[in-house]
Formats: sequence, C-alpha cells, structure tokens
Amino acid sequence: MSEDFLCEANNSAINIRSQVLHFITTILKSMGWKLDEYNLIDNSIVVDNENFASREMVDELFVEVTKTNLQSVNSLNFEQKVAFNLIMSKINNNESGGFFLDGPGGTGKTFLYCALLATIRSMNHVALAIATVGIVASILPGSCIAHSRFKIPIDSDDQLNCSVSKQSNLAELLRAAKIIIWDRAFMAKRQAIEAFDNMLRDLMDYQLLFGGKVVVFGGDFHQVLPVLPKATLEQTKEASLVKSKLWSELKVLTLTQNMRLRFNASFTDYLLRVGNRIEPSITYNNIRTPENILLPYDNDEIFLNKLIDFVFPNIFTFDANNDILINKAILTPKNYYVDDLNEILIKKFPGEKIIYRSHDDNTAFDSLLLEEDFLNTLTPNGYPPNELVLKIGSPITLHRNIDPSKGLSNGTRLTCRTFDRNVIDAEISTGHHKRERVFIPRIPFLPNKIEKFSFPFKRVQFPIRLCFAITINKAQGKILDTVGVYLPEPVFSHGQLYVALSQATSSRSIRVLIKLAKNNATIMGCTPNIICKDILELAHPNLCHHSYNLIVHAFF
Ligand SMILES: Nc1ncnc2c1ncn2[C@@H]1O[C@H](COP(=O)(O)OP(=O)(O)OP(=O)(O)O)[C@@H](O)[C@H]1O
Repeated sequence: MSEDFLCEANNSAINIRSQVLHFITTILKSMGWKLDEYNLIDNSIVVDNENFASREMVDELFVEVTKTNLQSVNSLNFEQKVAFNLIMSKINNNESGGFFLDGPGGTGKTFLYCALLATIRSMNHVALAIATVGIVASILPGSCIAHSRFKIPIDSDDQLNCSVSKQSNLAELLRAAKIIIWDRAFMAKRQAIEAFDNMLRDLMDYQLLFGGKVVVFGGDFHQVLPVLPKATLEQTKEASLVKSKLWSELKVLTLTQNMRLRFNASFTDYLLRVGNRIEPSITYNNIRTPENILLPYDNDEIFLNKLIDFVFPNIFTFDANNDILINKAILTPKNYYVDDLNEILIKKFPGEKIIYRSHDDNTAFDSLLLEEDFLNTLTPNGYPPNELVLKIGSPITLHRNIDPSKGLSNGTRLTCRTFDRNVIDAEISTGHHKRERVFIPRIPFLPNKIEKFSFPFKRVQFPIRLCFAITINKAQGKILDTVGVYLPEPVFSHGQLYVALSQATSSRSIRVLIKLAKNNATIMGCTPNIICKDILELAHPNLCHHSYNLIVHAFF
C-alpha cells in the first residue's frame, strides 16, 4: 500500500506512513474497530483515532441524496404517507419517538425508509440507517450493520453492551442524529436492542426511551427470528424483540398493501395465510403448495434438473459477462443442500474451473495435533469450504464484513471476474456499489465463542461461497427475479417457508420442489409450515387472524 502512496510526487516517508495508517484506520473504522486494538505497530507511532473519527460525521453528511428517493415522497401510498407524516412531525417538532414499522415483505418498508432518509438528509440533518443483516445494509443508502455500528459483540451470549465511549466521535455522531432507522430489527436479539437503548440514554444523559431520539425499527414478524446457534425454539422466542420490555413502548405503524406483488393479489393472500398460519393444514402442520408453483416430485435426478432448468435455463451455454444470474437462486433450508446444489451447478456452468484450497491448522487451540487432511474434511458453521471451485462469471456471496462502507458486507452478492493466486477480482452485483470492482483477500476464520467446536481450528480461505443456491435464512432481504425452493427436508424454524415463498416477485417466477419422505409419510406437494403463533400474537395483540381482512381467492 505504501508503494501506491510513494507514486505521488514528492511524498515524504512521514507522509506516506501517515497516509497508510489513515487508510487502514478508515477501513477498520467502517467495521467498528480501531487500529490500536491490534498491537500491529510500534508504540512509538501514535495513531490519533480521534482525528480520523471525524470522518464518520463527514461520511454521513455526504451520503448522496438521490432525486428518485426525494421524489418518492410524492408516490407514497396512504399507509406509508400516514407513517411518514407521523415520523416527520416528531422530527420537525424536536420530539422523541420510538416506532416499529411492521409490514409483510413487499409492503414498501424500504421505500419508506429511503423517502425518510432522503427528506431528513436534504435538510442537512444526520439520519443514520442500519440493518441487522449485511445484505439489507447494502440496499439502504449510507447504511451500516447494527453490530459494527454500535459495537455490540456478536459472539457473546452474556448481557450485551455497546462499547461506545461518551467522548468518541461515534458518540458525537449519535448525539447529532435526528433519526435512527434500524431495518430487520426482529432478526436482532432483544438484548442487543436493549443495549442500544441503554447506550443512547447514557450518551444523551437523558433517561427517556432511546435518550429522547426518534428511532424507527422495521421488520416483519412472519419472517425468521434471531438466529442463535444451537438454541431451542423457546430460547429463540425469548430473544425476540416482542419479548422485550421496550416493545410496549414502541408505536407500531402497520403497512399492509403489498407493493411488490400488487398485481398478483391471490399470491399475496396465499403468502399472508402462510405467514399467519391460517392456510388450512392437510395433516398436522402440513399445508398444500398451490399446483401452479409446484414441481411434482418424480425421481431424484429428474426432479432436481427440472428445478435447475426453471431457475437457470440454458446454464451450459451461459455468457459469463451477463450478470442476470445474480437475481436468481435456489433456496433450501440447510447448508448441506446448498453445497450439493452449488457443486452440481458449477459443473454445468461453462468455463474453466479454478480450485482454491484452504490452509487449516489447529496448533493454536489444542495440544492434540490433528492432521490437516482431517481438518480439511470439516466445515464448521460460519467457515467457508476447504475447497472452493469457481469459474469466471460465477455468482458468489461474501461471508464476512470486509468493508461495509464500500458495499462489502456479509451477504453481498458478487460475480467472479478474474482469479489471482492470493486475491479474487470480483464485481459487486447488488446495492449502491453495483458494478464496482473489488479484490477479495484470503482471511483467517477462527472458532466462534458461542459454538463449541469439537475440533477448534483456524482456516485461511477466501470468505466467499458460490450462490447459485443459498439457505432460506440468507435469502431474507434479497429481491430475486426467479426463485426455486428446494425442500429435500422440511423447514425447521419460524417463518422459513414464508420467507422462501415471498422472495419471488410473482407466482410465475417461483417453483417449489418438495421431496417425498422415504416412508411415504408425506403427501405430494404438502410440507410443514412452522409459525410461532405466540410471537405473532405478541406482535399484533389486537389482530386476531380473522381480522387480517384477507380476500381469500380460490387460488389462481
Ligand atoms: N409507494 C410506492 N410506489 C411505488 N412503488 C413502491 C411503493 N412502495 C414500494 N414500492 C415498490 O415495491 C417493491 C417492494 O417494496 P420494498 O422493497 O420497499 O418492500 P419491503 O417491505 O422493504 O420488502 P422486504 O421486507 O421484502 O424487504 C419495491 O420494488 C418498491 O420500489
């Protein structure tokens, strides 16, 4: 890096050192870290984090306000307008307010956030946007991931705290913020949101909800709840926002009109019935998939090829320069099936393959020395595979937050462009940084503190996976043109079936394949739908399921 700065005319050694440190600090800061936490540099070199930190404020004030987002205020529907006016009145009157924007997928929550952010930023105020998951953070302008923005530890099951000092520039930024919008809040542990509330009260020296700020959470309780490693359903429910003492203090603003599927009313109704668990069960918990989106199960190979052909037609002759693949995916419940499908699809994808193997070792963790060959066979949760098989033009997702401010978050979709020994040159395919080229390095993966690995080890590998197929949980927030849902076994947690089905933009662009159980215990086209009714009832206490006002059409 210093050689790059050396190219600048008359650059002195001191200048170069300062520019390199500044650059590294900026990258670390975007992930919520500091250079001096790493003991990488000599103590004689002082890194003035405070000086660099003012960049955060500059970054926020310079987030581009697009004309489209500003003008979208004029096309808000009635419900969006009501929510917009209520929130803006709090801003304009300098009042506090805690809101929860509640709406099923496609009801225009993101559209409304963008309108709010653009309006408030155009008034030269600081408006912070954050999201629980990286992929959503890359959709909202100027957005960050909640955990890195508020320095909330992700691999701790203890009482959570935000480690933001009152003197830091981040504190200054939070104090200046007129509004904080937190999307996919239901996917965060309630303890994280409570820690966020405590932090704001502390920073503002004001014991009112969120320290007197306007905070808008948003999400859809029909979707997947916080993902906690090895937790029971009860523990997951306990960690949900509706179980927090803060929930009763939030004003719930409801959006019901599905803007994504507004020309497909019967499919919208079906999705809501699935999400609310009122689609009639055929046998215990099993619901029938509508015939026009179902691929009948025949035999293993034939049925899978039919699904692949629907989602990726003509994959053998696919043009590697075309990026339409990025808006297509097969969704399935577990990583195990994702890997199988990706292996099949990368073989079908045209071009020469390149294989990147990881370097694995456990010497730092255990006196028991394990052979690398054995470690290579393991892929613990959160680790990339030992062997990555890629081709030019193949779609990949990032599995680490490398540089969120540059669009490189956990979940970002990219397309492989060229391969080098130690870096992969890829093009960002979604969000505000779409079409930008980036270099992805190999990084070390270490055991997560919560998940107790049988054999803790370090894997050095590119933080990516192929994404022809992705897990249903990872699909949340993605907008896909063509979706295949592959259920070789039933979904296993709240809202997964609903999430899988609701990623499509119409019933014409989705097909579902349900494998029959070996003991013939399942009925063709039927699959379990897991929805925790008590979560929905806590989220919508005044809404018994008859009052959802569904127009239940005969399906299609
Ligand atoms: N008032 C509106 N006028 C025109 N288009 C709209 C409006 N509101 C939303 N849309 C469009 O409808 C689609 C779905 O909206 P959006 O992505 O905001 O929904 P969402 O509730 O955030 O969905 P999800 O929870 O699945 O992310 C988008 O294409 C969006 O541009």
